[in-house]
Amino acid sequence: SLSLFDDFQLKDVTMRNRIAVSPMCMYSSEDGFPTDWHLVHLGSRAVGGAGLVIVEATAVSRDGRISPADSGIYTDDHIEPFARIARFMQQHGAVSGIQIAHAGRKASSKKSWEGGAHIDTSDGGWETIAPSAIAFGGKLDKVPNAMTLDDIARVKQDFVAAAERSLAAGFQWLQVHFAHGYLAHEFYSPLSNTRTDQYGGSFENRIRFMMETFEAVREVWPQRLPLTVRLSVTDWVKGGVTLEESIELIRRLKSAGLDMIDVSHGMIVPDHSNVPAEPGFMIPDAARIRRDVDIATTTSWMINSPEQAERAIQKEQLDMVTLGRAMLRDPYWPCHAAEKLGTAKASDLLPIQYARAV
Ligand SMILES: NC(=O)C1=CN(Cc2ccccc2)CCC1
Repeated sequence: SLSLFDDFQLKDVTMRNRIAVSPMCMYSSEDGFPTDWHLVHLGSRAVGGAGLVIVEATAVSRDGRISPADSGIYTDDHIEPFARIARFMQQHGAVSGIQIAHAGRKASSKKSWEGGAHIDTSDGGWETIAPSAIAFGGKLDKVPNAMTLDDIARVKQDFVAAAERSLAAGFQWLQVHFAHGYLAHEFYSPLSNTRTDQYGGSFENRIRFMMETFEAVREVWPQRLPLTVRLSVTDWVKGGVTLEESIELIRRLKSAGLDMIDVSHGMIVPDHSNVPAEPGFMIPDAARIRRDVDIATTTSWMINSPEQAERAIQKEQLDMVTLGRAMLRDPYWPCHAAEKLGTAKASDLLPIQYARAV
């Protein structure tokens, strides 16, 4: 049976194991530019043995950033700083990935450790856009401007340009952010989208922005490289998106050329007290999607132990595990997992400079 430390090939890209570092916001950029922090943060997780390292949610436009400190790839000047990071990760055996994103009505907010509230336009914040003029709520109470058809066309083009820049920077793996209550999810969910034009109302209309954006990105992203999507498959709320709807959406994305789905959830409303919070709680839904749609599948959320990860791969619930906080705590998680499971050698994962260490 499959194992965590088996190779994983998707299109022309082969990962040395089935362990990915989740895209995690660092809120450490100035005008979108990655810094030494990003080189060390991401580089060390490539050195630590991950099969794939995905750069955090990187904004497709200045106003699409969650916070003023978000990374961005909205100008050609961003390409080389990211290229340096992609090169380093690949030189140390990891596949280099990047997630491109637009924050929608959650944009113009403070860093998470500064409370995450909206920033007033008088305080360096900016006007936000979304499918409808409905605020997220809580401390993100800014009412966004409902997008015109011109706005929609511009943002789709911003995603295409961001994909082209990601390719130019040398990334091998692209993830489009359709989850976590950001712009694309705001079109998908009836809780945030009350439009009466062709982008709102019916399921077809609510997925239109995602389908058009995905198809446009697929056009410019080479067929030989993996193109993936992170999707909130359920809103956990009555009247929100459901797993059944999401399975149909993923089927259509697969027909449009989706190579892998990264199954996430929620964040379209401020309250998540009803969300189950036990280890690996998204794995069963991910396994159902993998089977029903027959598509390469990964998920994250409270996957912490090597045994738990190994079991999800062996039972063919997932093709790859995506680790977030576990990787923040331990960049060498893959090496430590190899030692604990005994199914791979840390010395095969570590760079030659560290070979004498194990
Ligand atoms: N860009 C994203 O998708 C983000 C997801 N977050 C939710 C989250 C917070 C903590 C733990 C897991 C997920 C945090 C803010 C940025």
